Amino acid sequence: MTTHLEPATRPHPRHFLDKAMAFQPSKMVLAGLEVGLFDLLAEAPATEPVIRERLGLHARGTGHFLDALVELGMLDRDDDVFRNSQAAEFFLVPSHDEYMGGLLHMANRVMYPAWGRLAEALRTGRPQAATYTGDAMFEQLYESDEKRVDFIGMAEAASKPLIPALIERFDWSARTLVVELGGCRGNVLAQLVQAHPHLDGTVLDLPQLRPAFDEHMVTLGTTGTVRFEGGDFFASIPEAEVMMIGHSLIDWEDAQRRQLLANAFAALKPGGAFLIWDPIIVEGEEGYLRNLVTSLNLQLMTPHGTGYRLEECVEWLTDAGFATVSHLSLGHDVTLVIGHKAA
Ligand SMILES: C[S@@+](CC[C@H](N)C(=O)[O-])C[C@H]1O[C@@H](n2cnc3c(N)ncnc32)[C@H](O)[C@@H]1O
Repeated sequence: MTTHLEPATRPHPRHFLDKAMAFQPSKMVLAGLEVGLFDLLAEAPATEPVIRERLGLHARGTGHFLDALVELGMLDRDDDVFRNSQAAEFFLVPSHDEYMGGLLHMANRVMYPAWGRLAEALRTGRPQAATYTGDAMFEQLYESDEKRVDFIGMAEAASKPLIPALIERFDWSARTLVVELGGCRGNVLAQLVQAHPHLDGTVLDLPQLRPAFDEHMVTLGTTGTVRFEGGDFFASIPEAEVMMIGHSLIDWEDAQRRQLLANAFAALKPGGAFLIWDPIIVEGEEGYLRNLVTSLNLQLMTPHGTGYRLEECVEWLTDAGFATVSHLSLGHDVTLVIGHKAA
């Protein structure tokens, strides 16, 4: 069928293909990371023959690969010398504070192959990542030192930019007892307690994370100011005035989320607040598509996880007994939802 449209309103094949073939530029950046290109150029700018020789690359593709990375904004070129662009120096070189290589190496090794099986996931509802093969995702992750370190790095890369907003956008002044559910090795809570020293903080997480927690508190200089309780948040939660859970409800399915919220409500003191932060799907917001994509990524990567919509979260909190629910943006496509328990 041919539809006749004015040229100005006709869909542009180039714009269409940029989206439909977006895996190609993505894989060029990830392959650059995999072969060590950005590390090499962080040492010193280099010509194509030097890059080839130092990285053990073949002459057939390297020249066009480097020129394409210039066009993608990852490299700059002066005559025949390539150097990292400012974006590459920021995000792809390990010595920089903004380094995203932890996430991107994982994207290359685990997410990229799993996304290749998206159609299979859509047909079966089953995860497609080779990382976890059973239902007990975290137990399996923590069996291997390498996977545990990778996972913690990825979790902290995602939560780190939110910490200033968490410190500022909730009124902590009238609260003391704070428990973070699934607080990992305490990176968020320790910085919250550093900013608001009157807070008494406890991380509840799986017992396997205790050594990582103890070590991290030494690094941050917060030993003794934040406690660690090894346990299962589906079984028992310690009493608190404020409870928070971040980048965690997305790991579970609805029945598990409801169970967790019921446990939290029971353990929260009257007048207490329950804080949830996640890449919640909010129609009309700038991050709407990105959070839908994140939801699909969770479905590929985890046995139970999916994104969820703001209205669903409000319903779970209301059904759990919270008197009112409010929300605000923490930036970075993340929404903070607050359930207020009646006094
Ligand atoms: C995605 S991480 C979030 C880490 C942290 N909130 C952050 O953003 O940096 C999810 C955390 O939930 C913890 N977790 C998973 N199942 C748990 C359970 N049943 N009880 C307690 N913690 C659990 C994991 O060990 C992990 O640290």
